[in-house]
Amino acid sequence: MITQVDIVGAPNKVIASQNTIIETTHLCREFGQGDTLVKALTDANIIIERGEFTAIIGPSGSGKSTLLQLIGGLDNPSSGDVFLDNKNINHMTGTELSDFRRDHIGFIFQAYNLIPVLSARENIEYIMLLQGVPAAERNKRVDRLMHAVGLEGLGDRRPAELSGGQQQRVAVARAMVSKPSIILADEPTANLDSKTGADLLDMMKELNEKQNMTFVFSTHDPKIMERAKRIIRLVDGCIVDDERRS
Ligand SMILES: Nc1ncnc2c1ncn2[C@@H]1O[C@H](COP(=O)(O)OP(=O)(O)OP(=O)(O)O)[C@@H](O)[C@H]1O
Repeated sequence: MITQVDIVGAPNKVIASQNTIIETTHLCREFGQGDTLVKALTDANIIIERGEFTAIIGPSGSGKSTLLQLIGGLDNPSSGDVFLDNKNINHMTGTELSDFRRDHIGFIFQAYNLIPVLSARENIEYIMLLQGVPAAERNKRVDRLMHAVGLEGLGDRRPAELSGGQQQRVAVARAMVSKPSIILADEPTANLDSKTGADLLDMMKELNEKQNMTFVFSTHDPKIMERAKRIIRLVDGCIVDDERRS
């Protein structure tokens, strides 16, 4: 049961459920003004429990990416709050937020944001260097993930020498390598052939089930929708449906 103390604008939640990992309260994002005003997200109130496997669906332009960007602290809301692990991320300093993101969130976004001068292997390894993970453990985790996403033999290539789908796989491996508690993924299978997409989803589901990692996807992909335990549907920036499946 969720015991929620709703203090909008408070630095931290007094206590939501121990199991709540993501909470948004009255979250709104507008772009532009006057005649060009776009209400990308309106009054989104969402509670996501640790270990959920959630798909955010809706037509193009309905606000899915906007919601993920706000949850990940990559964009600022026009109003409302985002709490991760009961901490209000909108009240963190820039350094606190970037440390928090590094240690708790893995991002898989459409623009892969790979570092162009680093090889695929180094891109995947990079965050663990920042976290001070020892070399032997880094190598073990990179090898395992490169195998899992089908990138064996391509570790020395830079992003420009990889196809879009291969870059996507590097981005997926990079997001998962530091075992973050939350993975935010914007259309993670969009550029993958159906077998690679299905394999990746199986790997994510395994991490979700074995390590209780929380996944939030935006997607049009029926394969993700089939596997999701919860589906939140957006239309014109508003949540119109929130369905949990057993
Ligand atoms: N930086 C921006 N400036 C102005 N408008 C924006 C900006 N980012 C998003 N929007 C608008 O906000 C609305 C929601 O966009 P968003 O990208 O969140 O939709 P989406 O559901 O993720 O779409 P898609 O499925 O096509 O990726 C759209 O009308 C979009 O044009």
